[in-house]
Order: sequence, then C-alpha cells, then structure tokens
Amino acid sequence: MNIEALKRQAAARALEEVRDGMKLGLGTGSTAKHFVDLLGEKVRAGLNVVGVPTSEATRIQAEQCGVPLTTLDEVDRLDLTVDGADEIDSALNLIKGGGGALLREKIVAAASDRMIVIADDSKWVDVLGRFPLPVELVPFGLAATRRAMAGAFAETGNSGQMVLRKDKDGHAFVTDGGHWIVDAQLGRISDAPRLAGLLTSIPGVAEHGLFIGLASLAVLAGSQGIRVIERR
Ligand SMILES: O=C[C@H](O)[C@H](O)[C@H](O)COP(=O)(O)O
Repeated sequence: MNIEALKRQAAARALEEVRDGMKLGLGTGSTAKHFVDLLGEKVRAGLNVVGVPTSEATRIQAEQCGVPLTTLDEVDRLDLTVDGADEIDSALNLIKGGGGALLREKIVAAASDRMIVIADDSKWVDVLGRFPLPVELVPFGLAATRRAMAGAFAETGNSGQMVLRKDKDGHAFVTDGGHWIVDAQLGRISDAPRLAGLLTSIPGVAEHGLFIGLASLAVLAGSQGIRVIERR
C-alpha cells in the first residue's frame, strides 16, 4: 500500500473519535490534510462540528471542504485536535514543524482536551532526533538566539548543526507568524523534556518542535494494519 493510503487510513481511524458538536483543532501537513478532507465529507453529510486551523494552508483547505471555522478567541477549550507528526516516540512525545506550522499547532494542541497524532508507521522512532528539530525564531538577534540554543543543547548532552530553513527561492522560510526556522540536526535527542524546557526559556525562541506530553493517542498505519497507542 502506498504511503498516502496509509496516511488516509490513520486519518479515517481518528475520525471515528469525532462526535457531533465537537470543537476540533485541525492540524497541518500531508497527513492532517487527509483528516480535513474526510471531515469535510462528514460535515457535508450533516455532522455538526467547528474547527480551529493550525495554519493558513489548513484554513484554506477547511474552507474549501465546507468545515465551519472559529478561533481560540471565540471558543474556550477544544475537545480534540488531530494532527500529524514528523517523529513519535513510545511516550508519545513528538517532533513537529517539518511544514513550519509548529507554533500554531502547539497553541491549538495545548488548548485541547485531547490530541490524537496520526501518521504512517515510518514516523515511529525509538529516540527522537533523526528528523532535524525545528525551532521557530524571531529574526531579530538570530545569532544570539542560536548561541543560546547551542548552550541548551550542550547542557542536555546534545550537539549538532543548526541550519536556517530556506524557501524554494533561497530566502529565509517565513512562518505564518512571521518568524524564521532553524532546523537542529541532533541525531538522537537526549533528555527531550529538559531540552524542551530550556529552549522555551530562551528569549527569541518563539516555539520549538518538541511536543512533550501533549498527544494522548497515536494512530499509526502500516502494511500490517493500524496500531492505536495510548499515552501511558
Ligand atoms: O509543521 C508541520 C507539522 O508539524 C506536520 O504535522 C508535520 O510536519 C507532519 O507532516 P506530514 O504529515 O506531512 O508528514
């Protein structure tokens, strides 16, 4: 089975958790796109939900699919967020932000009672870090922020190159929030929860792609079928 079919299977399984009347966080990326697409089919068939998109790309897709949208200024809490990930470990800690949407994704996930992460099973890892860790930065003071990040890496026993993400024209990639992204090639991240805390405390870091303790359920689709894993 091809990888898009696996992503769609994971999205379809997550859709089974959606109930009428729910307020939903809508993730970003190629896997979340399947979820929004399938959700749109249900909405057109009469399901009553409202969504908060985690990126401009998802907002546009959801509007095209007919999913009613709201904002975190208009609703208090969300019932459920469904989103993809770049890596998932056995504690359901995640690396996210490969598509650059990590800041809004984390705000939305943190405002949700539950987060379900959906993926093909190639995203499942023993240790986070083979996928470069995206860190979203305020452009002002970039070099100082990078030095502080290097300090946080050293303090947690991590090291690796930091690469400013570029767009297809070779300019700095700009997020929906107007920030830049540095991808840290750490290989194997030691003590991800502590590193997450240290990165959060650096002035100039708008957000980082370590999602610690946010996902409550993972739905992984592979050639052997679907695995549903609950956070211990
Ligand atoms: O910024 C992007 C998001 O964190 C995505 O959820 C993540 O990159 C996974 O995307 P995909 O489902 O396309 O692999």
